[in-house]
Amino acid sequence: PQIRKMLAFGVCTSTVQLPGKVAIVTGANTGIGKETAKELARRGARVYLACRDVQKGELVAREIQAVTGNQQVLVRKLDLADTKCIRAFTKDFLAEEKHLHILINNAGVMMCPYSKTADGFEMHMGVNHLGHFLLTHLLLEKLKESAPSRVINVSSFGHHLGRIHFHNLQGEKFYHSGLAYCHSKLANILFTRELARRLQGSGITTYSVHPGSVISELTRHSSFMRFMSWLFYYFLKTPQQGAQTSLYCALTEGLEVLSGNHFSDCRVTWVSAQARNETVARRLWDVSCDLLGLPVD
Ligand SMILES: NC(=O)C1=CN([C@@H]2O[C@H](COP(=O)(O)OP(=O)(O)OC[C@H]3O[C@@H](n4cnc5c(N)ncnc54)[C@H](OP(=O)(O)O)[C@@H]3O)[C@@H](O)[C@H]2O)C=CC1
Ligand SMILES: CC1=C(/C=C/C(C)=C/C=C/C(C)=C/C=O)C(C)(C)CCC1
Repeated sequence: PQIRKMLAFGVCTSTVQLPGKVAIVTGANTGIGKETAKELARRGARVYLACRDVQKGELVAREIQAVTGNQQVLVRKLDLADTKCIRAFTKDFLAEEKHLHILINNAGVMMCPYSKTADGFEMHMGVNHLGHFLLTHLLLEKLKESAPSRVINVSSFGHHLGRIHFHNLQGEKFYHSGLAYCHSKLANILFTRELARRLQGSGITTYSVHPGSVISELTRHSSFMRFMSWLFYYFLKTPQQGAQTSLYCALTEGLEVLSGNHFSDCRVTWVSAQARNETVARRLWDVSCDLLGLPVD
Protein backbone atom coordinates (compact mmCIF):
# COMPACT_ATOMS: atom_id res chain seq x y z
CA PRO A 1 0.00 0.00 0.00
CA GLN A 2 2.87 2.40 0.71
CA ILE A 3 4.50 1.80 -2.71
CA ARG A 4 1.12 2.23 -4.35
CA LYS A 5 0.46 5.45 -2.45
CA MET A 6 3.85 6.86 -3.51
CA LEU A 7 3.29 6.00 -7.18
CA ALA A 8 -0.36 7.02 -7.34
CA PHE A 9 0.18 10.64 -8.29
CA GLY A 10 -2.84 12.77 -8.82
CA VAL A 11 -5.62 13.11 -6.31
CA CYS A 12 -8.79 15.06 -6.95
CA THR A 13 -8.82 17.55 -4.09
CA SER A 14 -11.93 19.45 -5.22
CA THR A 15 -14.46 19.98 -2.44
CA VAL A 16 -17.32 20.63 -4.86
CA GLN A 17 -20.61 19.09 -3.75
CA LEU A 18 -23.26 17.99 -6.25
CA PRO A 19 -26.76 18.27 -4.76
CA GLY A 20 -29.32 18.64 -7.55
CA LYS A 21 -26.79 17.57 -10.20
CA VAL A 22 -27.31 14.63 -12.51
CA ALA A 23 -24.52 12.38 -13.78
CA ILE A 24 -24.22 9.35 -16.05
CA VAL A 25 -21.26 6.97 -15.77
CA THR A 26 -20.93 4.25 -18.42
CA GLY A 27 -19.46 0.91 -17.36
CA ALA A 28 -20.11 1.77 -13.73
CA ASN A 29 -20.58 -1.77 -12.43
CA THR A 30 -16.87 -2.38 -11.87
CA GLY A 31 -13.36 -0.93 -11.93
CA ILE A 32 -12.74 2.77 -12.47
CA GLY A 33 -16.36 3.49 -13.42
CA LYS A 34 -17.71 2.09 -10.17
CA GLU A 35 -15.33 4.22 -8.08
CA THR A 36 -16.12 7.31 -10.15
CA ALA A 37 -19.85 6.78 -9.67
CA LYS A 38 -19.38 6.19 -5.94
CA GLU A 39 -17.58 9.50 -5.45
CA LEU A 40 -20.18 11.43 -7.48
CA ALA A 41 -22.89 9.83 -5.32
CA ARG A 42 -20.96 10.66 -2.15
CA ARG A 43 -21.06 14.31 -3.23
CA GLY A 44 -24.85 14.20 -3.57
CA ALA A 45 -25.44 13.81 -7.32
CA ARG A 46 -28.17 11.65 -8.79
CA VAL A 47 -26.04 9.07 -10.56
CA TYR A 48 -27.09 6.79 -13.39
CA LEU A 49 -25.04 3.62 -13.64
CA ALA A 50 -25.22 2.83 -17.36
CA CYS A 51 -24.37 -0.87 -17.53
CA ARG A 52 -24.79 -3.67 -20.03
CA ASP A 53 -25.50 -6.12 -17.21
CA VAL A 54 -28.33 -4.67 -15.12
CA GLN A 55 -28.04 -7.35 -12.43
CA LYS A 56 -24.38 -6.52 -11.80
CA GLY A 57 -25.35 -2.85 -11.85
CA GLU A 58 -28.10 -3.30 -9.24
CA LEU A 59 -25.70 -4.99 -6.82
CA VAL A 60 -23.24 -2.11 -7.19
CA ALA A 61 -26.01 0.50 -6.87
CA ARG A 62 -27.04 -1.03 -3.54
CA GLU A 63 -23.42 -1.06 -2.39
CA ILE A 64 -22.96 2.61 -3.35
CA GLN A 65 -26.24 3.56 -1.66
CA ALA A 66 -25.14 1.82 1.52
CA VAL A 67 -21.64 3.35 1.55
CA THR A 68 -22.63 6.90 0.60
CA GLY A 69 -26.11 7.16 2.10
CA ASN A 70 -27.28 8.54 -1.27
CA GLN A 71 -30.36 6.65 -2.44
CA GLN A 72 -30.37 8.38 -5.83
CA VAL A 73 -28.19 5.82 -7.54
CA LEU A 74 -30.06 4.35 -10.49
CA VAL A 75 -29.23 1.56 -12.89
CA ARG A 76 -30.16 1.62 -16.56
CA LYS A 77 -29.31 -0.83 -19.31
CA LEU A 78 -26.75 0.41 -21.80
CA ASP A 79 -24.97 -1.92 -24.19
CA LEU A 80 -22.57 0.20 -26.20
CA ALA A 81 -22.15 -2.64 -28.68
CA ASP A 82 -25.72 -2.11 -29.90
CA THR A 83 -26.90 1.25 -31.24
CA LYS A 84 -30.56 0.26 -30.71
CA CYS A 85 -29.82 -0.15 -27.01
CA ILE A 86 -27.98 3.21 -26.91
CA ARG A 87 -30.98 4.90 -28.53
CA ALA A 88 -33.41 3.20 -26.12
CA PHE A 89 -31.25 4.26 -23.14
CA THR A 90 -31.17 7.91 -24.23
CA LYS A 91 -34.87 7.97 -25.15
CA ASP A 92 -35.83 6.84 -21.64
CA PHE A 93 -33.25 9.09 -19.96
CA LEU A 94 -34.41 12.19 -21.88
CA ALA A 95 -38.03 11.44 -20.96
CA GLU A 96 -37.14 10.88 -17.32
CA GLU A 97 -34.64 13.63 -16.53
CA LYS A 98 -34.76 17.41 -16.94
CA HIS A 99 -30.97 17.80 -16.67
CA LEU A 100 -27.63 16.18 -17.32
CA HIS A 101 -24.59 17.90 -15.86
CA ILE A 102 -21.86 15.24 -16.04
CA LEU A 103 -21.41 12.50 -18.63
CA ILE A 104 -18.54 10.12 -18.00
CA ASN A 105 -17.82 7.95 -21.02
CA ASN A 106 -15.83 5.37 -19.11
CA ALA A 107 -16.84 1.89 -20.35
CA GLY A 108 -14.29 0.06 -22.42
CA VAL A 109 -13.06 -3.23 -23.79
CA MET A 110 -9.44 -4.19 -24.40
CA MET A 111 -7.76 -6.83 -26.56
CA CYS A 112 -10.87 -8.77 -27.54
CA PRO A 113 -10.51 -11.43 -30.20
CA TYR A 114 -11.82 -10.11 -33.51
CA SER A 115 -15.54 -9.58 -33.14
CA LYS A 116 -18.23 -7.17 -34.22
CA THR A 117 -20.96 -5.20 -32.52
CA ALA A 118 -24.65 -5.69 -33.35
CA ASP A 119 -24.21 -3.03 -36.05
CA GLY A 120 -21.15 -4.64 -37.62
CA PHE A 121 -18.49 -2.35 -36.15
CA GLU A 122 -15.18 -3.80 -34.96
CA MET A 123 -15.66 -4.29 -31.19
CA HIS A 124 -13.03 -1.81 -29.85
CA MET A 125 -13.93 0.95 -32.30
CA GLY A 126 -17.64 0.12 -31.87
CA VAL A 127 -17.81 0.16 -28.07
CA ASN A 128 -14.99 2.48 -27.03
CA HIS A 129 -15.45 5.14 -29.72
CA LEU A 130 -18.62 4.84 -31.83
CA GLY A 131 -20.88 3.79 -28.94
CA HIS A 132 -19.81 6.76 -26.83
CA PHE A 133 -19.89 9.06 -29.87
CA LEU A 134 -23.56 8.18 -30.46
CA LEU A 135 -24.44 8.36 -26.77
CA THR A 136 -22.90 11.83 -26.44
CA HIS A 137 -24.63 13.05 -29.61
CA LEU A 138 -28.02 11.96 -28.38
CA LEU A 139 -27.47 13.65 -25.01
CA LEU A 140 -25.97 16.88 -26.34
CA GLU A 141 -29.14 19.00 -26.23
CA LYS A 142 -29.78 17.97 -22.62
CA LEU A 143 -26.17 18.81 -21.72
CA LYS A 144 -26.59 22.21 -23.40
CA GLU A 145 -29.80 22.94 -21.50
CA SER A 146 -28.02 21.97 -18.26
CA ALA A 147 -24.86 24.07 -18.86
CA PRO A 148 -22.37 24.37 -17.33
CA SER A 149 -21.95 20.69 -18.05
CA ARG A 150 -19.06 18.38 -18.79
CA VAL A 151 -18.25 15.31 -20.88
CA ILE A 152 -15.32 13.17 -19.77
CA ASN A 153 -13.91 10.59 -22.19
CA VAL A 154 -11.73 7.92 -20.60
CA SER A 155 -8.90 7.22 -23.04
CA SER A 156 -5.43 5.76 -22.37
CA PHE A 157 -1.70 6.35 -22.80
CA GLY A 158 -2.11 3.43 -25.22
CA HIS A 159 -3.34 6.02 -27.74
CA HIS A 160 0.34 6.72 -28.48
CA LEU A 161 0.43 3.46 -30.47
CA GLY A 162 -2.91 4.19 -32.17
CA ARG A 163 -3.55 5.25 -35.76
CA ILE A 164 -6.81 5.98 -37.52
CA HIS A 165 -6.74 3.77 -40.62
CA PHE A 166 -9.76 5.10 -42.46
CA HIS A 167 -9.45 2.33 -45.06
CA ASN A 168 -9.56 -0.33 -42.30
CA LEU A 169 -11.66 1.21 -39.55
CA GLN A 170 -13.49 -2.09 -38.95
CA GLY A 171 -10.25 -4.15 -38.89
CA GLU A 172 -11.35 -6.24 -41.84
CA LYS A 173 -8.09 -5.93 -43.81
CA PHE A 174 -5.77 -6.49 -40.84
CA TYR A 175 -6.35 -6.84 -37.13
CA HIS A 176 -4.27 -6.87 -33.97
CA SER A 177 -6.25 -6.87 -30.73
CA GLY A 178 -3.75 -4.69 -28.82
CA LEU A 179 -3.48 -2.14 -31.60
CA ALA A 180 -7.25 -2.15 -32.13
CA TYR A 181 -7.58 -1.01 -28.50
CA CYS A 182 -4.97 1.73 -29.05
CA HIS A 183 -6.73 2.96 -32.22
CA SER A 184 -10.01 3.26 -30.32
CA LYS A 185 -8.32 5.16 -27.49
CA LEU A 186 -6.79 7.55 -30.03
CA ALA A 187 -10.32 8.01 -31.42
CA ASN A 188 -11.45 9.00 -27.88
CA ILE A 189 -8.92 11.84 -27.82
CA LEU A 190 -9.66 13.03 -31.37
CA PHE A 191 -13.38 13.01 -30.51
CA THR A 192 -12.73 15.05 -27.36
CA ARG A 193 -10.72 17.69 -29.23
CA GLU A 194 -13.21 18.01 -32.08
CA LEU A 195 -16.15 18.08 -29.64
CA ALA A 196 -14.47 20.85 -27.64
CA ARG A 197 -13.91 22.86 -30.82
CA ARG A 198 -17.53 22.47 -31.89
CA LEU A 199 -18.91 23.25 -28.43
CA GLN A 200 -16.99 26.47 -27.82
CA GLY A 201 -19.30 28.96 -26.12
CA SER A 202 -22.03 26.37 -25.51
CA GLY A 203 -21.35 25.91 -21.80
CA ILE A 204 -20.42 22.26 -22.34
CA THR A 205 -16.76 21.43 -21.89
CA THR A 206 -15.01 18.14 -22.52
CA TYR A 207 -11.82 16.42 -21.43
CA SER A 208 -10.03 13.16 -22.19
CA VAL A 209 -8.34 11.19 -19.47
CA HIS A 210 -5.64 8.58 -18.95
CA PRO A 211 -6.51 7.02 -15.57
CA GLY A 212 -3.09 5.45 -14.99
CA SER A 213 -2.29 1.73 -14.99
CA VAL A 214 -5.07 0.32 -12.86
CA ILE A 215 -5.95 -3.12 -11.48
CA SER A 216 -9.28 -3.96 -13.06
CA GLU A 217 -11.18 -6.44 -15.20
CA LEU A 218 -9.95 -4.71 -18.37
CA THR A 219 -7.32 -7.42 -18.86
CA ARG A 220 -9.98 -10.17 -19.02
CA HIS A 221 -9.28 -11.00 -22.69
CA SER A 222 -5.49 -11.19 -22.41
CA SER A 223 -3.59 -13.70 -20.30
CA PHE A 224 -0.38 -11.75 -21.03
CA MET A 225 -1.84 -8.53 -19.63
CA ARG A 226 -3.24 -10.43 -16.64
CA PHE A 227 0.25 -11.83 -16.02
CA MET A 228 1.77 -8.32 -16.29
CA SER A 229 -0.82 -6.97 -13.88
CA TRP A 230 -0.03 -9.79 -11.45
CA LEU A 231 3.72 -9.20 -11.81
CA PHE A 232 3.49 -5.45 -11.27
CA TYR A 233 0.52 -5.66 -8.91
CA TYR A 234 2.01 -3.37 -6.26
CA PHE A 235 2.97 -0.74 -8.82
CA LEU A 236 -0.51 -0.38 -10.26
CA LYS A 237 -3.24 1.95 -9.08
CA THR A 238 -6.37 0.77 -7.34
CA PRO A 239 -9.62 1.59 -9.19
CA GLN A 240 -10.25 4.29 -6.58
CA GLN A 241 -6.90 5.91 -7.45
CA GLY A 242 -7.66 5.37 -11.15
CA ALA A 243 -10.90 7.34 -10.80
CA GLN A 244 -9.14 10.50 -9.57
CA THR A 245 -8.41 12.10 -12.95
CA SER A 246 -11.96 11.53 -14.25
CA LEU A 247 -13.25 13.10 -11.02
CA TYR A 248 -10.77 15.97 -11.28
CA CYS A 249 -12.02 16.79 -14.80
CA ALA A 250 -15.66 16.45 -13.77
CA LEU A 251 -15.42 18.53 -10.60
CA THR A 252 -12.58 21.04 -10.63
CA GLU A 253 -13.73 24.63 -10.80
CA GLY A 254 -12.24 26.87 -13.49
CA LEU A 255 -11.22 24.00 -15.78
CA GLU A 256 -13.40 25.30 -18.65
CA VAL A 257 -10.48 27.06 -20.37
CA LEU A 258 -8.77 23.69 -20.76
CA SER A 259 -11.67 22.08 -22.64
CA GLY A 260 -10.40 19.59 -25.23
CA ASN A 261 -7.21 18.78 -23.32
CA HIS A 262 -5.96 15.38 -22.21
CA PHE A 263 -5.33 14.75 -18.50
CA SER A 264 -3.32 12.21 -16.54
CA ASP A 265 -2.61 12.27 -12.79
CA CYS A 266 -4.92 15.30 -12.54
CA ARG A 267 -2.74 17.38 -14.86
CA VAL A 268 -2.79 18.30 -18.54
CA THR A 269 -0.68 15.78 -20.44
CA TRP A 270 0.87 15.64 -23.90
CA VAL A 271 -0.79 13.53 -26.55
CA SER A 272 0.69 11.98 -29.70
CA ALA A 273 1.07 13.92 -32.97
CA GLN A 274 -1.81 11.89 -34.46
CA ALA A 275 -4.03 12.92 -31.56
CA ARG A 276 -3.29 16.59 -32.33
CA ASN A 277 -4.08 16.26 -36.03
CA GLU A 278 -7.14 18.44 -36.66
CA THR A 279 -7.72 17.07 -40.15
CA VAL A 280 -7.90 13.51 -38.83
CA ALA A 281 -10.19 14.66 -35.99
CA ARG A 282 -12.62 16.33 -38.41
CA ARG A 283 -12.59 13.38 -40.81
CA LEU A 284 -13.14 10.90 -37.97
CA TRP A 285 -16.09 13.00 -36.82
CA ASP A 286 -17.66 12.93 -40.31
CA VAL A 287 -16.99 9.22 -40.82
CA SER A 288 -18.44 8.43 -37.38
CA CYS A 289 -21.62 10.41 -38.16
CA ASP A 290 -21.86 8.58 -41.46
CA LEU A 291 -21.47 5.13 -39.88
CA LEU A 292 -24.06 5.94 -37.22
CA GLY A 293 -26.56 7.54 -39.57
CA LEU A 294 -26.22 10.95 -37.90
CA PRO A 295 -26.43 14.12 -39.99
CA VAL A 296 -22.95 15.36 -40.94
CA ASP A 297 -22.77 19.08 -40.18
N1 LIG B 1 -7.26 -0.36 -16.18
C1 LIG B 1 -6.33 0.38 -16.77
O1 LIG B 1 -5.12 0.25 -16.48
C2 LIG B 1 -6.71 1.40 -17.77
C3 LIG B 1 -8.02 1.64 -18.12
N2 LIG B 1 -8.31 2.59 -19.08
C4 LIG B 1 -9.70 2.84 -19.48
O2 LIG B 1 -10.51 3.00 -18.32
C5 LIG B 1 -11.87 2.66 -18.63
C6 LIG B 1 -12.43 1.78 -17.54
O3 LIG B 1 -11.72 0.56 -17.55
P1 LIG B 1 -11.48 -0.36 -16.27
O4 LIG B 1 -12.30 0.07 -15.14
O5 LIG B 1 -10.03 -0.50 -16.12
O6 LIG B 1 -12.01 -1.76 -16.89
P2 LIG B 1 -13.13 -2.80 -16.42
O7 LIG B 1 -13.03 -3.92 -17.40
O8 LIG B 1 -12.98 -3.09 -14.98
O9 LIG B 1 -14.49 -2.00 -16.65
C7 LIG B 1 -14.98 -1.75 -17.94
C8 LIG B 1 -16.46 -1.46 -17.88
O10 LIG B 1 -16.92 -1.28 -19.21
C9 LIG B 1 -18.09 -2.06 -19.36
N3 LIG B 1 -18.35 -2.45 -20.75
C10 LIG B 1 -17.63 -3.23 -21.56
N4 LIG B 1 -18.24 -3.40 -22.72
C11 LIG B 1 -19.42 -2.72 -22.65
C12 LIG B 1 -20.52 -2.54 -23.53
N5 LIG B 1 -20.57 -3.14 -24.72
N6 LIG B 1 -21.54 -1.76 -23.14
C13 LIG B 1 -21.52 -1.17 -21.92
N7 LIG B 1 -20.52 -1.33 -21.04
C14 LIG B 1 -19.49 -2.10 -21.41
C15 LIG B 1 -17.86 -3.28 -18.49
O11 LIG B 1 -19.08 -3.97 -18.23
P3 LIG B 1 -19.07 -5.55 -17.83
O12 LIG B 1 -18.57 -5.64 -16.44
O13 LIG B 1 -20.50 -5.95 -17.99
O14 LIG B 1 -18.17 -6.22 -18.81
C16 LIG B 1 -17.28 -2.60 -17.26
O15 LIG B 1 -18.31 -2.06 -16.49
C17 LIG B 1 -11.83 2.00 -20.01
O16 LIG B 1 -12.28 2.94 -20.96
C18 LIG B 1 -10.36 1.71 -20.24
O17 LIG B 1 -10.01 1.72 -21.59
C19 LIG B 1 -7.33 3.33 -19.68
C20 LIG B 1 -6.03 3.13 -19.35
C21 LIG B 1 -5.61 2.16 -18.39
C1 LIG C 1 5.11 -3.29 -17.57
C2 LIG C 1 5.27 -2.21 -16.52
C3 LIG C 1 4.21 -1.77 -15.74
C4 LIG C 1 2.89 -2.38 -15.88
C5 LIG C 1 1.96 -1.88 -16.70
C6 LIG C 1 0.65 -2.41 -16.90
C7 LIG C 1 0.24 -3.75 -16.34
C8 LIG C 1 -0.19 -1.62 -17.62
C9 LIG C 1 -1.54 -1.88 -17.96
C10 LIG C 1 -2.09 -0.98 -18.78
C11 LIG C 1 -3.42 -1.00 -19.27
C12 LIG C 1 -4.38 -2.05 -18.87
C13 LIG C 1 -3.73 0.01 -20.11
C14 LIG C 1 -4.99 0.27 -20.69
O1 LIG C 1 -5.18 1.23 -21.41
C15 LIG C 1 4.40 -0.66 -14.72
C16 LIG C 1 3.75 -1.05 -13.43
C17 LIG C 1 3.76 0.65 -15.23
C18 LIG C 1 5.86 -0.39 -14.38
C19 LIG C 1 6.74 -0.40 -15.59
C20 LIG C 1 6.66 -1.68 -16.38
